[in-house]
Amino acid sequence: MTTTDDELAIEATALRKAYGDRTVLDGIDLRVPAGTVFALLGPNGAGKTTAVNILSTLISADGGEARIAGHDIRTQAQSVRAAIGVTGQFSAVDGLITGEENMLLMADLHHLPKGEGRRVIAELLDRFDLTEAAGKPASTYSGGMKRRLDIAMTLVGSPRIIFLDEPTTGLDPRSRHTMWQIIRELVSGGTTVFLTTQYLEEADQLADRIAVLNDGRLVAEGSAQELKRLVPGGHVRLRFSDPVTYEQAATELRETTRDDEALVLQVPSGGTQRELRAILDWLDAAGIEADELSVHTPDLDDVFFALTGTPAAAAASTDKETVR
Ligand SMILES: Nc1ncnc2c1ncn2[C@@H]1O[C@H](COP(=O)(O)OP(=O)(O)OP(=O)(O)O)[C@@H](O)[C@H]1O
Repeated sequence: MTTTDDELAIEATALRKAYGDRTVLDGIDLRVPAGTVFALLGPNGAGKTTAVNILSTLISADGGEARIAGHDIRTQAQSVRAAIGVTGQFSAVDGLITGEENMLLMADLHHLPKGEGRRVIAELLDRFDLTEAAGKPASTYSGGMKRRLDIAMTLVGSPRIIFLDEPTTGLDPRSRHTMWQIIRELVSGGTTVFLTTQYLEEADQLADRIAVLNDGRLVAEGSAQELKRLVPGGHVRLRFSDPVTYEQAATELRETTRDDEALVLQVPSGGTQRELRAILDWLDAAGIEADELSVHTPDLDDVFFALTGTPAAAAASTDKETVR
């Protein structure tokens, strides 16, 4: 095994899964370096949960291979389970008992000695701002508190790799931001995070790499920046206040879109450093100074639409918590 392979937390090749006639995963390859955040982005029913369930050994694949923390999901499922934590759409939180009792159950499950269990639990409750609520039944918690408790429970076992299946679906914007902060802290502590989401902004905010899943296939993979470059529409916008300079720039610059009223020129550009420099060099050489220069890259919504044919807003608004 090469050094690079050692650093992969998750590695999957040609994963396949079908339910009857319906192919849910149609040959998925994934490589997630340790200590990074990977987002599997896709609309409802794309197969995200199925991928998480296979990688976390909850269900078996029909074909393909995967290694988690170097362990084979088929032949070394126990070792895989020992290395991972999973927070799914259906929370492990028991509403009838208190937050602290839920945590104690996890400590027992992981065979933590009593003293150590109590110490770890107190620390996690504090970290997730749940100390005050710890003695109350979990059923009285808000949605955000339940998610935080769910993640805290997952962390009792100190997993190196965490699967978060739609961690912020149904949360209000404030709780969503808290969850993002929690995820960032996990990663800065060295944990690898594999998350699924329908929210482009979430993937954009958190993920080092994003894979777009549609109809069981990965239709694109890369950093948010790389994905944004896949769709046309990026441009550099130059605004002038002097009509003469504007006219000079418009005549000399090729392929620009003009807005004669606003004295604005749009130059098509992927927004890379090289392309930007070329435009700046050209402006300098021609002795032209724009009053305002801004770079516009298409956002992930554009990418999502271009790749899946599903408007992101439509995909995200089918909030499963309200559907079910
Ligand atoms: N046990 C099952 N039996 C039959 N079909 C299933 C089963 N589990 C999932 N499916 C189907 O597989 C497809 C993918 O489901 P999956 O839950 O993986 O998608 P998802 O991307 O997580 O979507 P969502 O955001 O709605 O959860 C769906 O069409 C679903 O109905």
